Amino acid sequence: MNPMHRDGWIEVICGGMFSGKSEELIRRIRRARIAKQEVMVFKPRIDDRYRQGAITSHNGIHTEATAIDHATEIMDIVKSGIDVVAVDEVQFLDDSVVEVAQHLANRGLRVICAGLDQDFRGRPFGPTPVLLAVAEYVTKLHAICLRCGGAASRTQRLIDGRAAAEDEPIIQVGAHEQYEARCRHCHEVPQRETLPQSFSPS
Ligand SMILES: Nc1ncnc2c1ncn2[C@@H]1O[C@H](COP(=O)(O)OP(=O)(O)O)[C@@H](O)[C@H]1O
Ligand SMILES: Cc1cn([C@H]2C[C@H](O)[C@@H](COP(=O)(O)O)O2)c(=O)[nH]c1=O
Ligand SMILES: [Zn+2]
Repeated sequence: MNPMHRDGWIEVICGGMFSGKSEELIRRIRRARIAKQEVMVFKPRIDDRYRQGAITSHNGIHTEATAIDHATEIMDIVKSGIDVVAVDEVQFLDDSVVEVAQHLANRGLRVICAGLDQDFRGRPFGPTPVLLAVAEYVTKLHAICLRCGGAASRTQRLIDGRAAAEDEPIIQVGAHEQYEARCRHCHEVPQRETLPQSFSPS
């Protein structure tokens, strides 16, 4: 190894829902373990779609993970001897995940974060955009737009099959029953007043 080369960096895997972020994260975890590296995997407890103790992709592949409420818990749990820290659904964590990732990378660990870069409105989501700025390596994945078959960079939220209004809460855990992959051109975010009257919640 080049004596000038030092370990420790941040990788971010981002994109819309169904773009393959969890699959890619699980692939990198598996390869790190094949290389006999010690890997710890975390996910926010709020994501209760599948098993609490695992990250699971939309096509069912999974790996064990520790559920956390706050990013600082990672610092308490990661002891010496760990080579790689992986975090899925990073958009749900508090902003301190940026400092945690920076600290671990400065200590020589490989930190891999996967998460949504945009919310259902197409706006930057949680700490992901800042992680993208400080990361050494960024992978942006695309799903298939369910309207036109193009490259989907966004996530459409649907309520009773119709586009959700922009003032809906940002956090809403769910999968294909509430969300679908869309490209920029097919993605819709109606203002509340442009929705039919019957669709506004009473
Ligand atoms: N519109 C879509 N485009 C691409 N893959 C999709 C789509 N809908 C469902 N999938 C499935 O989702 C899988 C990716 O799931 P996952 O890794 O959990 O994505 P993400 O973590 O980005 O939401 C794909 O391999 C495919 O089987
Ligand atoms: C767009 C959007 C998504 N969510 C939620 C829905 C899912 O529980 C996760 C994303 O999971 P995935 O592994 O990327 O498929 O985030 C949300 O709360 N708010 C949103 O705007
Ligand atoms: Zn489209």
